[in-house]
Amino acid sequence: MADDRSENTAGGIALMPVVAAALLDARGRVLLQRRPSGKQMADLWEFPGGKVEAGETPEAALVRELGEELAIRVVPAAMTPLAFASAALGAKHLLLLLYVIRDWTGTPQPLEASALAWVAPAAMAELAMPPADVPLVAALAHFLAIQG
Ligand SMILES: Nc1nc2c([nH]c(=O)n2[C@@H]2O[C@H](COP(=O)(O)OP(=O)(O)OP(=O)(O)O)[C@@H](O)[C@H]2O)c(=O)[nH]1
Repeated sequence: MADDRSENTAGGIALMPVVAAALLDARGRVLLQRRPSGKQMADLWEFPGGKVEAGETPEAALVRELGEELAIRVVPAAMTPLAFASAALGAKHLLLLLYVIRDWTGTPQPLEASALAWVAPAAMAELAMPPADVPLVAALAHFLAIQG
């Protein structure tokens, strides 16, 4: 008998784990980056991050991605898991893990993005973002609202 659990058995859907960061500044703004033209989901705004590679923990992947994309240094102890999204993405299935980060070393540089922007939570919903990000933006706005 087939049920939802059968989708994750051998030969089923390939999960693609992706880690992403909501970097927060002292004013509660969030750093978003714009995906470059020519990449999948070109020109959409997204949380910095990327795919977890084989043999990596999610936290190690996020340390690596934030170094590669923004030239900042973060440590796993500064990462607070906030929410995840689970969505079909082409032939794969995206598992997008969002962490909140308030402490890092260095000034973010757009090494891979076409632009960076510090965005107030209320303005995030106005930006074009990948569909999987929509519930994460809602969760983040809620988190920031209850933080005061
Ligand atoms: N970083 C990031 N990726 C996201 C977000 N939302 C979302 O759907 N994704 C998807 O997750 C995947 C991450 O891939 P990526 O291209 O950014 O990662 P990467 O740097 O490791 O990939 P590459 O080395 O193949 O270029 C993409 O399919 C991307 O569209 C988001 O907010 N941040």
